[in-house]
Amino acid sequence: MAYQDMISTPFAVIKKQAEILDENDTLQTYKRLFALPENCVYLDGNSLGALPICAKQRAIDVVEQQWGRDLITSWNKHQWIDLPTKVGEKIARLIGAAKGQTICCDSISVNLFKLVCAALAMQPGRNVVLSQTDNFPTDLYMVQGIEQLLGQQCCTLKTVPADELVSGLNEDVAVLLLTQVNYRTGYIHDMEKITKLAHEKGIIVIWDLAHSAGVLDLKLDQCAVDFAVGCTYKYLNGGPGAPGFMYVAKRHQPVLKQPLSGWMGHSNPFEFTAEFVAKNNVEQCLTGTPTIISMSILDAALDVFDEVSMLEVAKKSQKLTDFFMTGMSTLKLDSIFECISPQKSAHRGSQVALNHPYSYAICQALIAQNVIADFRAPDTLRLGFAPLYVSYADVATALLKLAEIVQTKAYLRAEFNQQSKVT
Ligand SMILES: Cc1ncc(COP(=O)(O)O)c(C=O)c1O
Ligand SMILES: Nc1c(O)cccc1C(=O)C[C@H](N)C(=O)O
Repeated sequence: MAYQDMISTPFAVIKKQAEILDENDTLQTYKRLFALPENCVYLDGNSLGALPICAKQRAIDVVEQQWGRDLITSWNKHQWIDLPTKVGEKIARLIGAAKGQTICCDSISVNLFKLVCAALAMQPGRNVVLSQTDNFPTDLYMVQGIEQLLGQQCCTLKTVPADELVSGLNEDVAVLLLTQVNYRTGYIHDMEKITKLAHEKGIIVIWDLAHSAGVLDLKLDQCAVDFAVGCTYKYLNGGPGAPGFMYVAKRHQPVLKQPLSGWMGHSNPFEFTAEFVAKNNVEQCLTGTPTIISMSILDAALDVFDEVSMLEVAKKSQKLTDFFMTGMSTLKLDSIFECISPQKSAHRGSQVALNHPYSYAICQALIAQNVIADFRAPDTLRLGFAPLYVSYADVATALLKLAEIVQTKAYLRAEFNQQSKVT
């Protein structure tokens, strides 16, 4: 029997299930707020979020009206100067942080530099920054840079596999630097439990929320988190290169000393004095002039979340990935790929990662069919499920296309095997 005939019945069942799930989806109306291309199944919001329509309108306004017409008066007239704080507070609501602890600025890499240095300075007698071997590389690279700058007696990076993190918490460790959701597998660390265990050993914890913010129901204050960083171009839909954010718990703000002491972190930047005096709040984490155009776009993009319950978003994320994984098994795709994402939805971020020797080419073949996913070397196909604009029907389409590509071996075609620069 032809494969198409073999899967037509199970696929019809999956399609019907998707219809029912979409009808009952409390977030289904949000898809309309995004300018997605027609017939495109976008499963890469874990790398670059889709474009909210209101963000597009704001981009035009900030360029044509604010910059074009009002020129430099916009710093006051359109409150450009307040954007890092205003946007930071919008993000705060989504990560479970009370006011005055979150600021929008720079990138994760730069913000990590500030916070790792500041945390090390708060831990005299300790020099180890403990992290996970398979953390996103930039987090490790930044600590390696600090190690070079300060010398190993002040900063020594130690990396261990995930299952050795807890036993690695000891009195030498100054800082535990962890990404809550693993960028490759999607495994979620228990933020509350790990933060508590680290605190029991006097360790400061810095969480990277790149794959958590805008998709998990985060409770930073409740988990007594010390510091966190995150990006806004993934699930927060701020656009390519959108600025990152930093969270500094209130209790640490009086003693925090971050090394990138630029004028925007000065207590009175427009007095232009020669000596640096830091602001006494989270704004001390600012360094230079905010990236007004992208921060304005982000400001608008965050309005999409105004009425959204993060609990609902997190629940849909689990249901989407569950539906995908069940569909994989119904279509017998689970024997073709090795799924490296956790089987239990509670441990899984909003993505599914599949290993296959031809995953790069399979990813390209999917993209050619308008199902956008990504590839992580050496052999991982990653599919991200952003709950605000991915429907269950999208998941069903992705499953069907994946099944077809694998069965017809379309991925062997030369055009799908030419590596590109950004994957
Ligand atoms: C976990 C994690 N940290 C950091 C980054 C990147 O940081 P930056 O904003 O500095 O590019 C990414 C992805 O780009 C990531 O997945
Ligand atoms: N930030 C990115 C970029 O500037 C170009 C391409 C991809 C990205 C990413 O965000 C990668 C992403 N953090 C990942 O999890 O792989």
